[in-house]
Amino acid sequence: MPRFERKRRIFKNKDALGESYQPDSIEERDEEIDAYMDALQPIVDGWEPNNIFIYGNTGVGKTAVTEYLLDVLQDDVEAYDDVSLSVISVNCKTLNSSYQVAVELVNTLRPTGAEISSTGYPQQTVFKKLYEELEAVGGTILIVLDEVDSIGEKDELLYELPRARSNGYLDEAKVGLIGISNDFKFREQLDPRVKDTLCERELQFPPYDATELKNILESRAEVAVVDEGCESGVVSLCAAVAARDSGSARQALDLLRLAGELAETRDADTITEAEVDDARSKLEQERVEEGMRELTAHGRLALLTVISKAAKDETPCRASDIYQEYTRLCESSGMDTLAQRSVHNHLSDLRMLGILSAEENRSGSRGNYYSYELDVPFTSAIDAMDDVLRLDREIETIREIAVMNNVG
Ligand SMILES: Nc1ncnc2c1ncn2[C@@H]1O[C@H](COP(=O)(O)OP(=O)(O)OP(=O)(O)O)[C@@H](O)[C@H]1O
Repeated sequence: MPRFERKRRIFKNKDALGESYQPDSIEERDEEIDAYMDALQPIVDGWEPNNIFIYGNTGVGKTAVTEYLLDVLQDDVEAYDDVSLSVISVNCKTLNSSYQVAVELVNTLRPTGAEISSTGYPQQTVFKKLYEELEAVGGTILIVLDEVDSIGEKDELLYELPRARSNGYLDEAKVGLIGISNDFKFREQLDPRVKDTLCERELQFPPYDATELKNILESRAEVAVVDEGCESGVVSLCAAVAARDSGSARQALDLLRLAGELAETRDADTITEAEVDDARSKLEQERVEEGMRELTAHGRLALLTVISKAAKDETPCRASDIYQEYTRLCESSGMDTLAQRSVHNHLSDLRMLGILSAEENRSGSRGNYYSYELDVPFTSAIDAMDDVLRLDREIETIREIAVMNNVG
């Protein structure tokens, strides 16, 4: 019978590369930390807290810096008897309105068994219950709303909560909101009155460059990977790949973790650049597959068409040429064709998903047009197609053409 055996040749603490790990130190964010501390200073001084809005792309440390600083703040205010600070954090990802966020806050504050149901009350009743709970806690209360953009247009809570004290709903409690978002449009679309209050202090977190990511990864690898567990160049490569693509520390950490797992499966003692390359292809393929799950059958066919063009070394290519190829593929797979305009819309969607890139060409009298090409490696794209399309013969032909043209 097969038996389990502990390996641990590569990792000494793999969890340190995971999402739930809270690092002891934050690298490369000194300026943002200074500005954040400045925005939090009134709490230490015993005044009403500012409302703070943090925004920036995914994986740039918004949550990590917030958690880190709020821990430090909670420790430091203990020195002042007249400050009692409570922090309530809620991730709004699955909460799509002020009502749902308010219910979640009430239930976070109430003891188990005393929660309220998530439907059936008028909104103002839930807000009232929230004020009661906040009053019962008293003192300074910071409410962190991560992924606050999920609240959508029903954002009354973001308007009402910061005004609850001046409107006489709160007396004992001084509430400050910290909203975190990676959706730049959300901030622009906010009602001006909400924007004025929620964005009282705004902090933008820019993407990391390769040097910054290298430092973040190095200090994390010290905790996560055994000594000599990474060949030289591995950390720099993970950092460079993530910097070029997204500037996200999460992407860099995911890459290192997956590379380590691949090395472990191969019974190796060190992670090499080869594992990083393989991990990168695998993550890219996952991204394409994830994007493709959202697509309709015709969306997938539109993508297969661009893949077919890429195999012939004919990308970037114009939407009109893609359409011709698309009709050919539809015929051979027995599907009805969509109008050119609809296929164009599918190409735009694929671009939004980061699977295609487009370049605008200016052609004088004939107007401007876009040329499309794959924005992910050819192999990742066609491998993902294998899993979701039942066009085995076509896909096989495209693979053969790609080999002939040295594409891939
Ligand atoms: N400056 C940093 N120093 C150390 N670790 C960091 C730093 N920035 C990010 N990380 C790590 O990178 C990962 C992603 O960071 P975080 O969750 O804070 O990103 P985010 O900006 O909140 O992203 P999202 O918008 O997707 O929630 C976490 O594991 C975090 O610990």
